[in-house]
Amino acid sequence: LTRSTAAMAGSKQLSRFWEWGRNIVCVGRNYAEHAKEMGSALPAEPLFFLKPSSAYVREGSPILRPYYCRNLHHEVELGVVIGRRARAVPEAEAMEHVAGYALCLDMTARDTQEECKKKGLPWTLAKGFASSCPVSDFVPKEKIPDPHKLQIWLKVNGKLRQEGDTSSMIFSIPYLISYISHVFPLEEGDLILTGSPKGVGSVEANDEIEAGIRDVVSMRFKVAHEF
Ligand SMILES: O=C([O-])CC(=O)C(=O)O
Ligand SMILES: [Mg+2]
Repeated sequence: LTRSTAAMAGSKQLSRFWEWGRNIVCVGRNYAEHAKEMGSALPAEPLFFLKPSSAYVREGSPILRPYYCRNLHHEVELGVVIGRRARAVPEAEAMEHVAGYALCLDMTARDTQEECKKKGLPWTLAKGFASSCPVSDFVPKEKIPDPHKLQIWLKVNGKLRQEGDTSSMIFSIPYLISYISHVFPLEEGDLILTGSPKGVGSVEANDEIEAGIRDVVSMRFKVAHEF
């Protein structure tokens, strides 16, 4: 599939900003209660890691548990889509580089992540596997006047597991964009996952995950095993 046909498959509404094949930058420990449930200290500066662009998955395709994982976790996160290249931008100008938002899942092989933490290894196996980044339709920024006033939620088989308010982020969206853009340029179409609120937990094959930004967008995914 070319990038554009892949993007059209399974997508209802696409903007030119919303294509597969862009960088996925994930922020971790950005909600105090999630850091606490993981037994992690609060970060003094943003913690971030990358997923490969081939980790994207859209509604209609399953989330696959990788073969080495015995404990696949959901993390629901607000995604920020970059609309204009950002290189070393000040916080005050950061929002001018945003095109819009998406609801995202930071699917995590939690057992693998625990092993990586113990051994001091990178999190790529735990966070960057195929289908580890389910994404909703693109939401243009005009539809979200204040991204720090959103409720994000996630249900598994109809049961509420996560509910968080983006006002509880430790580092704000402009701070994150500015911070990351001083490390490497953010480019049009890049996606920043802003971290998970509390309530992360396991999913099994055949579970159905439904998640949304209240009153804005929602999405559904089935979980399957990779053999
Ligand atoms: O694995 C973790 O707990 C770090 C992370 O991605 C998050 O806080 O969203
Ligand atoms: Mg996360």
